Amino acid sequence: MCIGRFVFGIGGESLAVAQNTYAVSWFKGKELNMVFGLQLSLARIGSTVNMNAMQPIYDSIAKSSAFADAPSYQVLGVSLYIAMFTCLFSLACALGLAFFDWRAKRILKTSAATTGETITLKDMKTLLLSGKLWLICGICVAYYVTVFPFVGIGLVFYEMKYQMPHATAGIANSLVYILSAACSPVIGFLIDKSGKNIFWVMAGTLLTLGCHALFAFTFATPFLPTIIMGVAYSVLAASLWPLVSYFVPENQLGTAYGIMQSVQNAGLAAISQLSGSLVDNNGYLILITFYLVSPLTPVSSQHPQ
Ligand SMILES: NCCCC[C@H](NC(=O)[C@@H](N)CC(=O)O)C(=O)O
Repeated sequence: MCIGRFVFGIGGESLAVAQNTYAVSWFKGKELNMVFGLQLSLARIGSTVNMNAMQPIYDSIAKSSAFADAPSYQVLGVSLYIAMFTCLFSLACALGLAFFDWRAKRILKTSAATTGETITLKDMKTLLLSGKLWLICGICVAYYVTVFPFVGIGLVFYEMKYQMPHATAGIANSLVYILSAACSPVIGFLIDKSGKNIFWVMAGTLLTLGCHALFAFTFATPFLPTIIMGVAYSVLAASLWPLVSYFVPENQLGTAYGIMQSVQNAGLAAISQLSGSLVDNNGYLILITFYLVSPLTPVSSQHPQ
């Protein structure tokens, strides 16, 4: 299982790096934030479908006559085979993308998704010494560790703190991603119109901070902070990722996005472990207070554009 998850991680995140680099190469100067918003929206539709569809798929296979006496690991295996079809769909889309890229290259007589230059060791050194890149990585990791692990443990949090029934807690927990799926393209469009990415990154961070404060210190309806968090997360993601393209030359974008995602994932791996242990040993109040402190790091490292 660990090998499978390792391969899955390499595949998924490499795909995300390529996707970001393509988006910048094709759309820089033309509604780039909206394009990132659209990507985000589709990714979050995928997360929401995954969160809500896998259990019913598993249950219906377990109940089917063909698997009536099958052990649970076999039912799980068949469920995962069904999920694999979405990966095949992704592969088909990647082939379609490769075709369009090749066609554009032929028609425009250029190297379509790149400048044609490749990264050199000197570029690599400059990139690694870039304070701006590390600041963006810092913002990214400090922000994302307050959202993804929160959604990861959200179901139990809503059930325990707000005494919600399982189904209602599931809906509440999906809301962050559902809202992000619905509003990210519009938010991306608005960011394009205003052109103030750093302002929006700060706004997204501060709003999320407010949501965690409401979760930690009040018993007011959790739907309000959850909805605000869905919007705030969309604001941050649609403004933060395109920011890299404003100061990293095109031939170094893939490397820059690779570094950003490595830092993000290292933080997420560590904080997911820590979240579990904080909940088990200290309870939800301490965990949410920890989330409350984390986004202060991105806020204090930003200044308006
Ligand atoms: N590709 C759209 C912008 C990235 C959004 C961001 N992505 C990640 O966190 C990546 N580690 C995984 C991915 O790009 O799917 C997100 O908020 O999902």
